Amino acid sequence: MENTQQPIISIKNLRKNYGEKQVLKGINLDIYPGQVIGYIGPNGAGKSTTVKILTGLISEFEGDVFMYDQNIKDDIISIKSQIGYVPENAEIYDVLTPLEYLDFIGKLYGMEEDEIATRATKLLTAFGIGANADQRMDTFSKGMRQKVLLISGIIHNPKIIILDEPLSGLDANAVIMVKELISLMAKEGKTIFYCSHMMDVVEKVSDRILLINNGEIVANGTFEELKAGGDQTLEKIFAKLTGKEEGNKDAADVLSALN
Ligand SMILES: Nc1ncnc2c1ncn2[C@@H]1O[C@H](COP(=O)(O)OP(=O)(O)OP(=O)(O)O)[C@@H](O)[C@H]1O
Repeated sequence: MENTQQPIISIKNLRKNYGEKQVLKGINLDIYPGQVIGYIGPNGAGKSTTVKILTGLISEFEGDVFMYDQNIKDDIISIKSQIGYVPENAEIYDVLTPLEYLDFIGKLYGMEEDEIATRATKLLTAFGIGANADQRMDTFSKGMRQKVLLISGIIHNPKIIILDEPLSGLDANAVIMVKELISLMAKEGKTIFYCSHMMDVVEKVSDRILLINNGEIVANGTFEELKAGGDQTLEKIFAKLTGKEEGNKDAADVLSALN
C-alpha cells in the first residue's frame, strides 16, 4: 500500500567510509510514523554504523538524513532530544540506583524532576523491577540492567525509538512484554527502528524488514513480501540473501578445525 504520509525519517544516499573501507554504500529509506522497521544483517554489515549516524554519534558521513523534516546535520542536538535510543552495549553508571540514573537521564532530556520520578517509578514497576528502584545497580543481573536501559530510552516519551538488540539478556516474560510494547507504541503512532539478530522476533514485530549486507540494502519489504521468494522463515531468507543458502557448513568447519 502506498504511504501518503510524510516520512518521519528519510535517509538519502547514506554513505560511510572508514579509511578505504566502504561500510555504507548508499542507503535510501523512507520511514513513516507508526512503522516498526526491523533492520537485520550479518555481523559487520553496517547496522550499528547506520544507527550511530541516526542517533548523532557519528557526524561524518555522506548523504543526508532527515528526521522530523529537519536535516540532522543542521541541529542534531534538538533532534537527539526527540529520539529514544537503546544502544547495544551501553555502560550504565552502576554505582547509581535506577531512580538516580533515570533522574540523570530525564534531566538530560529536559524533563521536570517530579515528572521523572513519577514516570520512572511507574516504568520500573511495569518492567517488574519496582522493588529494586533504590538499589545500587552494581548488584543487578544483566537482564535487570537491560530493563533500566530500555526505560532510559523511552522515559521522555519520544516519537522515534531506536533499539539496537534491546532484548539481550531479557527473560522470556520480559521478551514477550517488550514485543507487545513495541506493537502498542507503534499503534500509538511511534516509529520504531529495531536492529536485531533475533529473526523470530523481527519477523513478528516488524511492518517492514530491511536486510543489509556489505553496506547495501539487499531486501526491503514486509515479511509476507519477503516470503514470496519461496522461503517461509526469515532465517532462511536471511541465509539465502547473505550467501549461506547451501546450508551452513561453517559449524562443521569449526569442528574440523579442532580435529
Ligand atoms: N570505528 C571504526 N573504525 C573502522 N572500522 C569500523 C569502525 N566501526 C565499524 N567498523 C567496520 O564497519 C563495518 C560495519 O560495522 P557495524 O558495527 O556497523 O556492523 P553491524 O552490522 O552492526 O555488526 P554486528 O551485527 O556485528 O553488530 C565492519 O566491517 C566494522 O569492522
